[in-house]
Amino acid sequence: MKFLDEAKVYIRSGDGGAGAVSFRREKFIEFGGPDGGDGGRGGDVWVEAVNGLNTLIDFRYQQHFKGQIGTHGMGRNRTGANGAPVTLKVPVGTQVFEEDNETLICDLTAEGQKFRIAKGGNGGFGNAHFKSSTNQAPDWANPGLPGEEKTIWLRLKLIADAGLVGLPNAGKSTFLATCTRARPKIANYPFTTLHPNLGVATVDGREFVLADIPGLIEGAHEGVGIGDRFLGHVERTRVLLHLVSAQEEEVGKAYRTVAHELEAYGAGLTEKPEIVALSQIDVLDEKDVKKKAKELEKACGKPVFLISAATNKGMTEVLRALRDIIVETAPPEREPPPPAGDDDFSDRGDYDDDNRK
Ligand SMILES: Nc1nc2c(ncn2[C@@H]2O[C@H](COP(=O)(O)OP(=O)(O)OP(=O)(O)O)[C@@H](O)[C@H]2O)c(=O)[nH]1
Ligand SMILES: [Mg+2]
Repeated sequence: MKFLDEAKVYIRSGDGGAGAVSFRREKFIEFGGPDGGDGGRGGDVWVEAVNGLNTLIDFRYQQHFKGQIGTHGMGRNRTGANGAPVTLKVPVGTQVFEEDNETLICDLTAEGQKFRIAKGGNGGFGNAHFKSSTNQAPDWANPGLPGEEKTIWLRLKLIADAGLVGLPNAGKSTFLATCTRARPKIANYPFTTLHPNLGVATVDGREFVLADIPGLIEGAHEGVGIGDRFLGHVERTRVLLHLVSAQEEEVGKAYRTVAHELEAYGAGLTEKPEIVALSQIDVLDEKDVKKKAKELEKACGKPVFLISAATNKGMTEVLRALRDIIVETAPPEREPPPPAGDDDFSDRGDYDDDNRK
């Protein structure tokens, strides 16, 4: 799968059609009044969050999105047709920014959420609008208003319940592969994982989404290794699972290196609940596992889980601990949306309902 979490896109909403200048012409009616119709509205540009996407890769190939222009008004009071809107379909978790890549326009965090990012130009009034009592024939009409054009940035921050962090080779992808149906690449060299992977874990009948991201190394916040650019994908999780491999010589140091990078990244990552696990314990005998566990507990200041994805040891316990935190920190159930009519978008967040058709 190709992955892209940032894309620059040019959008333009449709221009409104011009109003028409026209006069009624009929046999035996000498001075027919003005009957120029209005121009149609230009098409809007929308973004919509849809399920089944977890990358912005499509926007590498198509970067221009234009709403259709409204057609001009015509004689005999005929109004021009509205231009068709265009909708950018993006993965859930996509944020839209202005050209500066800093000013947030909208944040689409739920499936079906829609937001209008450029409004089509209004159509101009035809001269039929300018009838006056003075009987003076209006020989003018309004031009349509231009659409808006701008460059925007799409930035994806995947939405998962738990995020896996650790040094390269800690066993993050193996963990994901063992408890979910995801099949990330696993190998015995650093930076096997080059982009985030998501999987759904089930424990005691309850599901939650787990995100595996590339490994972090010292200096990641300065761009060393793959850097910290994928940490955005664990920003929205409720809990982090920090894996430290039992194969590390100094597990305390391994823990601190990653903790330091999380801190340097900011965005509240260090305030998130964190579960620490010593992974790959099947490679050591019991005595050495105990010794390393102690060392790790000293470094992180809390009890650590002992796991092996290879032998499935301790896996259920860790999943339960993650689930407990996810349940505890879950926002209260939202009220069910009111029964929606055809054009009732009140349950879709930022819908601007003056979108006249
Ligand atoms: N013996 C043993 N080996 C493991 C276990 N978990 C992972 N490994 C091995 O450790 C190596 C690294 O595993 P990955 O899951 O790719 O590690 P990662 O943390 O995803 O690494 P990056 O993607 O590079 O950050 C692979 O060779 C795995 O087979 C385990 O529980 N026991
Ligand atoms: Mg990996």
